[in-house]
Amino acid sequence: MAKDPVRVLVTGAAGQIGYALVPMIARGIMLGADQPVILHMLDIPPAAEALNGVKMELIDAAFPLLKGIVATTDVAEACKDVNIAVMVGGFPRKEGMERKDVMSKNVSIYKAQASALEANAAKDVKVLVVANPANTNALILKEFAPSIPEKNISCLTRLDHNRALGQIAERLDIPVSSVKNVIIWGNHSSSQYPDVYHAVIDGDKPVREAVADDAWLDGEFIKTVQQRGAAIIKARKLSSALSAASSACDHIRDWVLGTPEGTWVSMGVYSDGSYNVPAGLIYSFPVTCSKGVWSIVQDLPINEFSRKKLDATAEELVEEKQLAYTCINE
Ligand SMILES: NC(=O)C1=CN([C@@H]2O[C@H](COP(=O)(O)OP(=O)(O)OC[C@H]3O[C@@H](n4cnc5c(N)ncnc54)[C@H](O)[C@@H]3O)[C@@H](O)[C@H]2O)C=CC1
Ligand SMILES: O=C([O-])CC(=O)C(=O)O
Repeated sequence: MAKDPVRVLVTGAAGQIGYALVPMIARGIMLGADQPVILHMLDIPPAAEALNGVKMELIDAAFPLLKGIVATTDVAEACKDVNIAVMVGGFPRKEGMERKDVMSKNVSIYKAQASALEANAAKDVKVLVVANPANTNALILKEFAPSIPEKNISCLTRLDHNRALGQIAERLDIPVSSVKNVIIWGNHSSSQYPDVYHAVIDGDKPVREAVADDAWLDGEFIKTVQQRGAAIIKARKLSSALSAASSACDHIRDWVLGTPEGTWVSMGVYSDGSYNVPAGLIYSFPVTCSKGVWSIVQDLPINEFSRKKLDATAEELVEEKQLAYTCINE
């Protein structure tokens, strides 16, 4: 029997990530090739015409799984009964900016949209925040939508996770599918810690052994992943879009349909104090997912090198949280 359609909201749908993401969702890349979807697309009034153009193209592409389109500039209408919300709407950073430089513009959007989701979305809506500063926007959304369970609010660090897999695969000249269990700890910012101490290739060979170059792994590799967003902006004069859209699909797909046996992924989720990360932050952890629920992978040994890096990125998130509240109260 055909499945009932799932309603998926994409905010900022007329923007560049939106333009890459909505066809992926309509093709079944996010939720599976047998899962019909109804796309809800939100943008702001100045982008209404462009949003309508995206809607026209979705119609023209005749996606068999796409059972309906809501394209609107009304946030309440956009959020109505949605089961999944991918929050991309906001202002991207430009060359020379840090992600927190877009804080003042974006946190106020996330406060307002929290209320709209709380009032209109399905009670078990799963939320993924993509817009930067992603962790702090997600935290603000959580705080201003208290009836949405905290387990249902997350932010995107899967792009960083995929970037780390990609760098290891390039270095070893192996397919990216042979590498797994890297970890992105902390903030989706240049303070994030891409950790390969537990990563393996071909099922069980430690990445550290395969790479056999600790100086590279502890230096250039970490820096490359931390700075990859800036490198893309420098090259394209625009921030990452196709890789962000694809990683957002990976994030939701694994969350809803489950992670493969023996594999974890990185998600920005509400800290419960695991690994001595302060509770009350949205922090990227290694997680496994089953039946629509994520769980933080527990008891991985953390050495002194890693501990310092986990703490430094947590400190930045504490500062961002304070800054976000200053912006909101101004
Ligand atoms: N977490 C991650 O890994 C990544 C996050 N990003 C972030 O994603 C966000 C979107 O990036 P792009 O699509 O490249 O930007 P973009 O500027 O091309 O598109 C953003 C869209 O959001 C819309 N928008 C602005 N305010 C809105 C509001 N209040 N409600 C609904 N829509 C609104 C804009 O009109 C625009 O169409 C940026 O904040 C960017 O920094 C980008 C890449 C990766
Ligand atoms: O760097 C940016 O501003 C966009 C982004 O978050 C990324 O590509 O990781």
